[in-house]
Amino acid sequence: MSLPVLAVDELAMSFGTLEVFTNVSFSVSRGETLGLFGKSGSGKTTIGKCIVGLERPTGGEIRVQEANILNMRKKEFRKLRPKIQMIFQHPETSLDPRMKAFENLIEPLKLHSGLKQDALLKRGEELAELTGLLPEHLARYPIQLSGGEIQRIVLARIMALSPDFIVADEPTSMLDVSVQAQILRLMQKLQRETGVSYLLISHDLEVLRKVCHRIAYLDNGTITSIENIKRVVKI
Ligand SMILES: Nc1ncnc2c1ncn2[C@@H]1O[C@H](COP(=O)(O)OP(=O)(O)OP(=O)(O)O)[C@@H](O)[C@H]1O
Repeated sequence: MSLPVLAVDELAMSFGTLEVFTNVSFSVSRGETLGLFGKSGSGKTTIGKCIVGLERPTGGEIRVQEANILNMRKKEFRKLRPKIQMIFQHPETSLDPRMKAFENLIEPLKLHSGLKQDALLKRGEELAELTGLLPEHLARYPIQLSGGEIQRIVLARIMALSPDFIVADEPTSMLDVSVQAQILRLMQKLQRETGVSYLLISHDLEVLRKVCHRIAYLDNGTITSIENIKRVVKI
């Protein structure tokens, strides 16, 4: 594996008197999936939120391309932010319920790409194809889509930004087993095609052991061990 795309060093987080974690360190290489496993309340989501700037940790460093993002000026972080994305357990919260799926899909391109209308629509169609979305899905509102279809829209929106790193927080835990496999397969395909890295947060050790290159175990406020997985299964 090459140089880390992201390294977390001695990260600490407290909410008032609640010390959630005190010393969390790991790194993730390009094209790698690192699993993050820990019991409920151990701070997995909070670590993800710290990485994408939704929470400010109380200590430690988060380095992207050798720069500590916690020391960056707002403008500098804003420039980097599209490259570091997060998907959530309830993906529908990332979509605008008043916009049809295709409009939701191209919204980040409108904001960040500077593409003209024709090129924007073409890129949107490419992303829909890449993520296995059909024209009939694209014409629906989020409420008219299944959980798996919504997760595909969310992945397409994120891929529009050509991210280097995605925190995937329980991305399949709300889905049926067969749909779960489809989304994990899609995530693997996107990784093969783009080299994107994932921090995959899950309660499901069986899933993590199938798709992760390594698994970090979070317990008692620290990473207690990192397991190397010998053979990653192509889902
Ligand atoms: N903004 C906040 N303010 C106060 N406490 C918080 C906040 N966010 C999280 N916590 C607390 O921090 C702890 C860790 O929460 P977090 O959601 O990171 O855990 P988790 O490991 O992801 O849990 P789960 O697996 O159940 O999703 C919990 O006790 C939670 O209640």
